Amino acid sequence: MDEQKVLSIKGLLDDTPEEYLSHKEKYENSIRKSVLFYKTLHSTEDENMSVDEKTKLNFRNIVTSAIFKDNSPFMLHNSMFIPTIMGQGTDEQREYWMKRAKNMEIIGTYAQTELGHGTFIRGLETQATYDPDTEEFVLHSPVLSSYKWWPGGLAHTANYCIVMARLYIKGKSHGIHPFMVQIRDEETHMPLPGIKLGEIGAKLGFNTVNNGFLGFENHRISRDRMLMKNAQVLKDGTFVAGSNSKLTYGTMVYVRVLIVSNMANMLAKAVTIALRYSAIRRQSQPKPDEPEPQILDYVTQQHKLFIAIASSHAFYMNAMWLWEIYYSVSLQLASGKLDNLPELHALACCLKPLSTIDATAMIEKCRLACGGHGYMLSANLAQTYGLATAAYTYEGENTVLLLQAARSLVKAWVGHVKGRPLKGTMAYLAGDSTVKAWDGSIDGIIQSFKVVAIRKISSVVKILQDYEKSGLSPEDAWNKASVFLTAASEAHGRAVLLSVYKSEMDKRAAVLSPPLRKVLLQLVDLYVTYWALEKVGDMLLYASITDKDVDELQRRYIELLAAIRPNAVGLVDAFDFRDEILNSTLGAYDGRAYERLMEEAMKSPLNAEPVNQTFHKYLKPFMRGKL
Ligand SMILES: CCCCCCCCCCCCCCCCCCCCCCC/C=C/C(=O)SCCNC(=O)CCNC(=O)[C@H](O)C(C)(C)COP(=O)(O)OP(=O)(O)OC[C@H]1O[C@@H](n2cnc3c(N)ncnc32)[C@H](O)[C@@H]1OP(=O)(O)O
Ligand SMILES: Cc1cc2nc3c(=O)[nH]c(=O)nc-3n(C[C@H](O)[C@H](O)[C@H](O)COP(=O)(O)OP(=O)(O)OC[C@H]3O[C@@H](n4cnc5c(N)ncnc54)[C@H](O)[C@@H]3O)c2cc1C
Repeated sequence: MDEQKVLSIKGLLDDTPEEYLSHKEKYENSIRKSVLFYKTLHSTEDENMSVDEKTKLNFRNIVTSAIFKDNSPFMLHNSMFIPTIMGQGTDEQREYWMKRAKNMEIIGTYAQTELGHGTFIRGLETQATYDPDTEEFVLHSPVLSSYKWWPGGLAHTANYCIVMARLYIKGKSHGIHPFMVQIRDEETHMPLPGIKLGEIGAKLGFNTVNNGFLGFENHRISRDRMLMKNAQVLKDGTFVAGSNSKLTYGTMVYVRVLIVSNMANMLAKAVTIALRYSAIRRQSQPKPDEPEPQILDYVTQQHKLFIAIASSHAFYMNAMWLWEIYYSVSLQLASGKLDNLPELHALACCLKPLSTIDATAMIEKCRLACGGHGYMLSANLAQTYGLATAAYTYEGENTVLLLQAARSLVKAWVGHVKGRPLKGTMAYLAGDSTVKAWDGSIDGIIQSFKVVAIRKISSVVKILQDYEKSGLSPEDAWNKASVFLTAASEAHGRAVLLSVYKSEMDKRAAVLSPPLRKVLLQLVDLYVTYWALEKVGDMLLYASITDKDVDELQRRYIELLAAIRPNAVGLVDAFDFRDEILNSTLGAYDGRAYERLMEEAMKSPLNAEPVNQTFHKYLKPFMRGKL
């Protein structure tokens, strides 16, 4: 991606900081920038692209989308509307709609969530009733809770959307299916008859994504608007079910994988800002006869920040590994082979939650590590947090996804106990779960995390079985044990994150120069040691760690912080974010944070005049006792 070319577009970068625009102006400015930006960077994801090219494109989209502090109203067009056409459309539908979507002749979004339902897809209430007489579907929102609510770009930007609606034929429900629906006139952009559209209001973040609501009043669409790759409705109303009803959930799996890469990127941005600021900020005087040190030399500051560098690397390595699995399973699905879909779903249900939980917490820690200036919107840390924390919720709320992963883990464990072979990323569950003595090597610690996962999964299965033996229904037993089901999923996800990071780095180590290999493997060591200390309770319980071992781990951790310190600034510079993309007074490459803070302060509309008009209107009479 030629960032220089993109960033040189006149008007792309904001003269007036977005913070001082109205809600409406922020949206209008973001549309202006998105159009400018798309014209230059009009790129398409071609089916023949290699995995690497596709992943780069995703990264390119992510990086380029970073230029919008609060993201673009086009975001859903690229990240869900197009992927749904690709994944759910017949060849003919793909041919027609992909051309229009890629050329931006139409702008789309993905409308699944409703006011009353987000998590529970099978509870969605928007109706698509087939009328065989006219060969049309009648879309209807029967109650307020059935209004689509949240889709990005839906309010004023998109003129088409994928609507996930409950299909009815002759009064019988056939589940949730995707429908291509035009919602606005292509010339006037007015909402079409029987369609109510609007914006859902100001949010913690994403305030330029134009999240909207959509209600239908018996709105008719032709039969060919149902995306029919996975299930069909024939002209006479015959329903032809797909091989697996969950294939309609395919776009969500794609985005969950995309989110893992996006968390790598978001965290890299935040730690670049915080670490560069920590290199120029001097504060306090621990040694009376020496100048104030860089705050980066405080070990507590290193503890706050270095794990964020390592975590961004870990998420990136896991994301690249997961993309390979995603594309491989997608090819298998295309030939009707479904066996590896459950594992992909379970992996995405672990790595999306863990990457968003960790990234959200670490981005906030980056903000806090910058003291007062981290609290400035011009630092762009609060907005980065707002974007990251949204991913905790969207594309599958984290608790719900961890419980989905637990379903797969419980099934795998019960099968294993009955003698069924385990495969893929769950094969380790068949391993030895007793740790005779603590092994503090990187591989030894990773093995301990696998033992923790085995022990947590096996113990929560025992709890489930005991509840059911006591007479509880499976559903009640599941709910009762759900806190420890999510803990078991987290333990599995942690073991995957650690082992994939290590193995992917080992694969790459051979081609790295010795100095670079040394630094990157120090990050792996830091990541593994950090999490062993974070999860020391689990290590004590399941991995035979002793207090002496913990003492050694703590000393190793401190030494690793010291070893990484000389390369810390180089490591964030290597993320290679241009100042315009960091968009931060604290993180600019030249380190002129104070000057930039002042420059941005002077852009405040309040600084246009020395005395604000409220002095004479309110303050002066008030202070003179005249109010
Ligand atoms: C080129 C440059 C252009 C520049 C243009 C200008 C600007 C730049 C803009 C560019 C941006 C590009 C990208 C930016 C990157 C940002 C990162 C991405 C951001 C994307 C934003 C997204 C915004 C948000 C969107 C949404 O939130 S969409 C809605 C999401 N909703 C959900 O996820 C709902 C969650 N709920 C569920 O998934 C389901 O309800 C459930 C799984 C929880 C339960 O389902 P269900 O009830 O049906 O199932 P059961 O529990 O009964 O049974 C479960 C069994 O089913 C299997 N299962 C479940 N799900 C799946 C699945 N998905 N796949 C396979 N199998 C599945 C389970 O395994 C169970 O099986 P079992 O019975 O055998 O155990
Ligand atoms: C910034 C943002 C952008 C979004 N963009 C889109 C979009 O473009 N298109 C779209 O369709 N949607 C979008 N969404 C909606 C998003 O997909 C939903 O918010 C998400 O799926 C969560 O569903 P919910 O809001 O109904 O939360 P709920 O499911 O109501 O969650 C509330 C609480 O209930 C708990 N809970 C729910 N079910 C269970 C269960 N079975 N077991 C245990 N606990 C449970 C959850 O863990 C959570 O703590 C967006 C949301 C956000 C925040």
